[in-house]
Amino acid sequence: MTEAPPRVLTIAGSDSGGGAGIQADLRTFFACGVHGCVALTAVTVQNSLGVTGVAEIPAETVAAQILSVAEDIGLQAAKTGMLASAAIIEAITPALDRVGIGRGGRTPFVVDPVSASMHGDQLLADSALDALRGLLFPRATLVTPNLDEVRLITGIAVEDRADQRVAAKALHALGPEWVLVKGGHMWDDPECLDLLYDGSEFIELPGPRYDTRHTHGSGDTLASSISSALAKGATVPEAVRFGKDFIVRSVAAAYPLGAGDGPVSPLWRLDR
Ligand SMILES: Nc1ncnc2c1ncn2[C@@H]1O[C@H](COP(=O)(O)OP(=O)(O)OP(=O)(O)O)[C@@H](O)[C@H]1O
Ligand SMILES: Cc1ncc(COP(=O)(O)O)c(N)n1
Repeated sequence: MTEAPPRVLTIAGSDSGGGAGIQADLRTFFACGVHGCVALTAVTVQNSLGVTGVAEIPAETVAAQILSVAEDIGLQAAKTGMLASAAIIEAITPALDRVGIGRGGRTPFVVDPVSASMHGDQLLADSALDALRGLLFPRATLVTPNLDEVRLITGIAVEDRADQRVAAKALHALGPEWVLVKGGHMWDDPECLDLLYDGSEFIELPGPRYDTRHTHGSGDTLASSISSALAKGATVPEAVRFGKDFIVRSVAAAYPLGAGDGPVSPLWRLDR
């Protein structure tokens, strides 16, 4: 009999178009050789043009999914994506603590504070920001905001690499062990520079900026590949370097889909 691979949980929403959300997470887990489990938070009605509807899963059902898989299957890492509401964040927090996910527990916890789709459709209620900051950030091994999320969470508008460092310090003060300020939305920068910070040292992760509109799901794919590496025992800097290489190759393999923005492709890894 073969031994089970490491297990990674995504706590996130479904994208009916298959480009982002749990669909991107599961493709990435598959490509990275880990077994993916899901605590579904919401069903979005979504295609390459945007989101036209959202149905939330009851908060207690989200928490129950976490307990169910953690207590039976066992988890080596967990990540969040779309969390939709304060009620869901408040319900999952005691479940995370009970099964040892996050700081103080055994299981590394990556918080991707998804607030909107790439088209600007809201995926997290404004009223959930306090719960995100106060309940999830202090439990996170790593938080991975994009620049819009940085502005929502800290009020800092990042325009250049100096601002990116100021924002990393402000985010770290909210309690996560590590912060990754993603640079994909620093549109004037010829590179996509992501910045990792642990409260003492800045680690720059430079990467190319491909001239493409097909980047749907890039944030989810990055956080899922980092989580997969953490589940296999990598340190945070090792996992983030792995994730950066993984996302660059996934953007390079992105394809058009529908009339709008196509998805990045984590499955580049299986073409070898
Ligand atoms: N055009 C691009 N070429 C190469 N890498 C990119 C590009 N756009 C984004 N990236 C990388 O993809 C990752 C996600 O970046 P971004 O800052 O866009 O986050 P995001 O907004 O959460 O992603 P998305 O909303 O598209 O899912 C980062 O590592 C970033 O550097
Ligand atoms: C269910 C779900 N989760 C996450 C995203 C963010 O992805 P993107 O910013 O690429 O639209 C999304 N659009 N939908």
